[in-house]
Amino acid sequence: MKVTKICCIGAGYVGGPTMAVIAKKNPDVKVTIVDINQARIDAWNDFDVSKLPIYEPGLAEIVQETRGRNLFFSTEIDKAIDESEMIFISVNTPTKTYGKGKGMSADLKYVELCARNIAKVAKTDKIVVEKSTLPVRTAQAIKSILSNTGSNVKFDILSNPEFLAEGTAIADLLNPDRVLIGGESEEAIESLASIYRSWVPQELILRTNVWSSELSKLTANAFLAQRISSINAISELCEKTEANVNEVAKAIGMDSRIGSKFLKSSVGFGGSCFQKDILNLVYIARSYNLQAVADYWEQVIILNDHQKRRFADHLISTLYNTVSGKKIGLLGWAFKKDTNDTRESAAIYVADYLLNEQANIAVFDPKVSNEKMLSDLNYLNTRSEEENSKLIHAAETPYEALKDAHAVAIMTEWDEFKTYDWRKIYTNMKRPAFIFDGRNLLDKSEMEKIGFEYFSIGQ
Ligand SMILES: NC(=O)c1ccc[n+]([C@@H]2O[C@H](COP(=O)([O-])OP(=O)(O)OC[C@H]3O[C@@H](n4cnc5c(N)ncnc54)[C@H](O)[C@@H]3O)[C@@H](O)[C@H]2O)c1
Ligand SMILES: O=c1ccn([C@@H]2O[C@H](COP(=O)(O)OP(=O)(O)O[C@H]3O[C@H](CO)[C@@H](O)[C@H](O)[C@H]3O)[C@@H](O)[C@H]2O)c(=O)[nH]1
Repeated sequence: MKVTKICCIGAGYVGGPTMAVIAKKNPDVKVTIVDINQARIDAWNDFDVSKLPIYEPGLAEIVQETRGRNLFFSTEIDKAIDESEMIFISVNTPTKTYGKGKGMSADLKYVELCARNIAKVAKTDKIVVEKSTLPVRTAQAIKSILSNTGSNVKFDILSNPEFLAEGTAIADLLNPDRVLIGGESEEAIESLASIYRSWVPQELILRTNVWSSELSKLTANAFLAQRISSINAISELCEKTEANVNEVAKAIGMDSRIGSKFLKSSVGFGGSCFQKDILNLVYIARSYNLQAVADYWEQVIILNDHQKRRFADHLISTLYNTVSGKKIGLLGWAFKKDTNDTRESAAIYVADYLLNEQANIAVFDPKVSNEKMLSDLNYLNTRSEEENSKLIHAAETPYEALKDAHAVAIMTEWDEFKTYDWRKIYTNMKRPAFIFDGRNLLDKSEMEKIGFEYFSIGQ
């Protein structure tokens, strides 16, 4: 079937960029992104594209080109479902915060609501595409909801997980390593494949069964996160043995069987996906009574929590075992550079540990607001909102954040941090002036020449 109208439910980090690229590459297909969040849709429709709700390099240009031509943002969900032949579900699937599976399994209530909405509205046959990351066998639940409507509408369900990384979303979408489509109906699979074929070479479009596709997404994230936890485990050993983690990573990465990517030691991985998806994998393994499998993958998370904790502990012990009343400057709050997303960012947890020790924290991040930082901390529920807002604030400039600070902690690898006037920063800090570089971003010898006491990860 030739698809002419697509609807995507969920105008978030995945739905927005993914559909913008589909619209750009398929000018003859009408793409409508819908969401229940009116403010988010208004921001996507803002005339000034610098105000889009998501910051991704290259995104604003594509939205500018396609919006109003064949890309539309709306809260009229039923209308968009009704008129489309293909519906992507791209809503959030966070870790459950209540009931059975609390803290482990994915909360599928938003996905179920979408399925019920589609079932209610659809009058013509639809291809329903799972774009959200879902536990293996979720398609069965969606199918059950859709096939019990009593109508004669035929629904084909496909799994088409998204592998983009934030900060490089547009580049990843334009040049994907592969596109994965899992499904039963060959016709439905080919309808979706033809959308991607507008720019993705045929040999990179992989067809599998639905369950392999669903499980491949969780597995890909588990493998990627495992590499970071593996190199972070080695970083601690490096610090005890005078080995250098950058040198070790380079040496092993040159082995073509290992490969050089994703071996950057850090204060710990963050982001909305890795932890959530591994916890989900662990939960699924436990639900099948596969204890050894579950314990194996859980260790990736345990090590990541350890890495964040030991970074904060090292800072506190170096500052003579107390940070109480001391100003600590944090550079970066986003979970990685080139994004305004802060979900599960290591900075949130490190700040929380330091606040427990009564530090005063000033943060500078080029893309994150004071309100966002406070809401991230308040969400942890460690102390009252009043206390948080007294103890931490976002500074307008890095120089303000670091003035009179006892220490700098680098939490995000923003390129601009390297270009700052570190001599000026040093002059305005308390002595001794410490740098704790959670991203191994700065040049150790240069910083030491200026006068800093410089610590990085795994060196
Ligand atoms: N963020 C990433 O980099 C990334 C990458 C690959 C896959 N994923 C997966 O994609 C999915 C979406 O992630 P995201 O980061 O875009 O989430 P997000 O929170 O940025 O966006 C989800 C959107 O869905 C909307 N929504 C929720 N329920 C709805 C409903 N019933 N009807 C209409 N709209 C509804 C929300 O208002 C929100 O705007 C998740 O399953 C995630 O695991 C995310
Ligand atoms: O060598 C590395 C690589 C990454 N990170 C950190 O790991 C986290 C995640 O980074 P990244 O994977 O680049 O960003 P995400 O946007 O979270 O993307 C991941 O999660 C997405 C959501 O499922 C997937 O689609 C992507 O393929 C997968 O890379 C960030 O805190 C990074 O700073 C490191 O510490 N060291």
